[in-house]
Amino acid sequence: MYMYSMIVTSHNLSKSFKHLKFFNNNFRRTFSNMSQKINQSKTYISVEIPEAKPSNSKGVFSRIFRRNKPETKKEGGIKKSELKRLFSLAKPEKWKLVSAIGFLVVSSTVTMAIPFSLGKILDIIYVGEKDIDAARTKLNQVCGVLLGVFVLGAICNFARVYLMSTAGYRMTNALRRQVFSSILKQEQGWFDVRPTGELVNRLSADTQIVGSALSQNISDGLRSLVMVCSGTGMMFYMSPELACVGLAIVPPVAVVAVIYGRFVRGISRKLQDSLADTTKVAEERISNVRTVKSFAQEPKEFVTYNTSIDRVLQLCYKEAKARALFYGMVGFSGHIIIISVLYYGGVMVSSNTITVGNLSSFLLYAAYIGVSVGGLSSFYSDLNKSLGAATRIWEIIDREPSIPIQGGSIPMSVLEGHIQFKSIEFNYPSRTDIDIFKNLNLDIKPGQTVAVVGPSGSGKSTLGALLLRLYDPASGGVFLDNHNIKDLDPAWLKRHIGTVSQEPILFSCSIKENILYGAEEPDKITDEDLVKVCKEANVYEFVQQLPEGFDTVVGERGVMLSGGQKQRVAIARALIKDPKILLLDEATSALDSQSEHFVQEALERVMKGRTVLTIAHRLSTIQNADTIAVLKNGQIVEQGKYDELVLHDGAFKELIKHQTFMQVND
Ligand SMILES: Nc1ncnc2c1ncn2[C@@H]1O[C@H](COP(=O)(O)OP(=O)(O)OP(=O)(O)O)[C@@H](O)[C@H]1O
Repeated sequence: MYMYSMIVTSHNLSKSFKHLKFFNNNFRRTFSNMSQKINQSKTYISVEIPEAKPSNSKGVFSRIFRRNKPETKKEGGIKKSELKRLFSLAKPEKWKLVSAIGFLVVSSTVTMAIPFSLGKILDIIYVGEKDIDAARTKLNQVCGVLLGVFVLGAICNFARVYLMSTAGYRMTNALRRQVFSSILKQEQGWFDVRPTGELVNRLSADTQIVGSALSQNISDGLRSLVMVCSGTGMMFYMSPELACVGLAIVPPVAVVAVIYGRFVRGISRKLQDSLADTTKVAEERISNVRTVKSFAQEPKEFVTYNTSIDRVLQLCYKEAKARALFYGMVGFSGHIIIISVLYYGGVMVSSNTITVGNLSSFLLYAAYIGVSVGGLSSFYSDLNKSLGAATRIWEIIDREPSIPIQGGSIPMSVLEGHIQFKSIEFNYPSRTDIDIFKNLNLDIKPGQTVAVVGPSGSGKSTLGALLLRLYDPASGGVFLDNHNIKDLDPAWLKRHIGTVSQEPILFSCSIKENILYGAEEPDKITDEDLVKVCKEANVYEFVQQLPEGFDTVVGERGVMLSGGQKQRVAIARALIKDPKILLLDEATSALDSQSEHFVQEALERVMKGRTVLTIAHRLSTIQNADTIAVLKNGQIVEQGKYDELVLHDGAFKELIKHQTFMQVND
């Protein structure tokens, strides 16, 4: 028995899967089951490998697992490298931040001048009882200077807050851009195991926390730091003896602040995870509200959401308890400072070792320090909170997709459209225990229409997903004009494949914008091109009847159009790029017979001169196809023309006989 361990994240897990091809199915299944549980968060796991394993597995495992060695850092502590990385996010805004810090130093200095000036004024008033005129002149001078200093302080405060806030917003924006582009870069398999709500939460809430930590919180923290340092300096300058008495409580408070900061970081991560779950629940229900309503499940969904936000609330209670305890303690410590200064200072005034004015200044400094220590600890806890959020963001930003969105070569100037699936073995990254294809081979000649049929769940749509390179096969390859599509630029590949699926998703914009979404260079599409494509796709006629024509907004996911209309807009969207290859994934199966007629008519027109892979349910499509390929048990088991296949006692005939297949086809 061999034992390996690592911190598992969904990222290194998917890498690890790649190395697991040669393990037996039982082991892969165990590993996959674990993955279901751990894909949401970092988890430490140990894996036991039976001795009856392929001889080279130990080496591979050592490689995977060594690469993912558990970090030795204590949970909750701040790592220098993390802090460095967090602050590096502020680099693009460094000049704004440096200026803001300059203004902060001036405005804090002004604030810290108040107690000292107040002491001086008090001493002038006190002396003024003996020499009123001299005292009044002095008083006027001091107050005049102070007024000027306060105006300067106000201006600096304005500049500090403005610069820090705008820098914070810009950093949040930049971070959101980075996270969004990293999300979009990921391959389809990554999205399969990540709820949209969780990603939206990272994009909106986590980036916001990090952005404000780097601006507002740092600004407040620095201000508190400047005030604590200068206040302490002034206290020691005025009376070192009294300063020692007043500040005796600060070290234990600092220790508690560190413990509290660690706690906050831990709880903040849990809180953000729970919030992400809540967003996921809400997002899924709201985006599928039609289904919720059709099944009258509003009360149940309300309960589901309530349960989810109650979990968040429980964590908030925990955090609130710790926060209340901490702030209560900080407030109490501040008061202890004041009372000890007042008591000991009072004794010193009575023995004439300090003036009344100096004691007053001292008391104010003590009060400022008390408040600023509170500010510093809240800065520390916010910093911990933002590190929790930043870690979640970095998980996304650092992830290299296994399938790039662009790059690779474009070897042919003219694309023939010859598609070959060669010895394909495939299973979905999220369900590695189920083999979808086992040594699948299919050859689609240029200009041919090939219909793929097979029982539900046999992998017909998966074949289309492999052609679009949404997933890579575990072994074997998809070839286009004899080039493995892995070597081709994915963006170029997708430009040459027009896709129409069973439930086309349109965006919430106008019909014209939806159609142009498929174009490589939308600006170069003329109105004539648009009309031509729309006529071919049977879109033109119904668009003419809409009051706003092509500018009609279709609503979210195209909800304002009928199924057949959406389908035809999707055909126009696929056609606008004039693709050499068409991928029709059960494009007419969800339509009634009249809509089907319009869509089918459009499809037949646009299939001419193109290589077509159609995932078929309708007999009409199958009958016209050049070849029908029957998919069964992960392989193409039969291939031929409709008339040949029906005569032969094989899988196709069996399919036709099969009740469900007949229902779908009729
Ligand atoms: N993203 C995914 N992650 C994991 N498993 C998946 C995913 N998509 C499909 N599957 C599984 O892969 C198998 C093949 O699915 P596919 O959609 O290709 O079948 P199909 O033949 O097109 O089915 P149907 O005719 O019902 O549309 C099914 O068992 C399905 O559950």
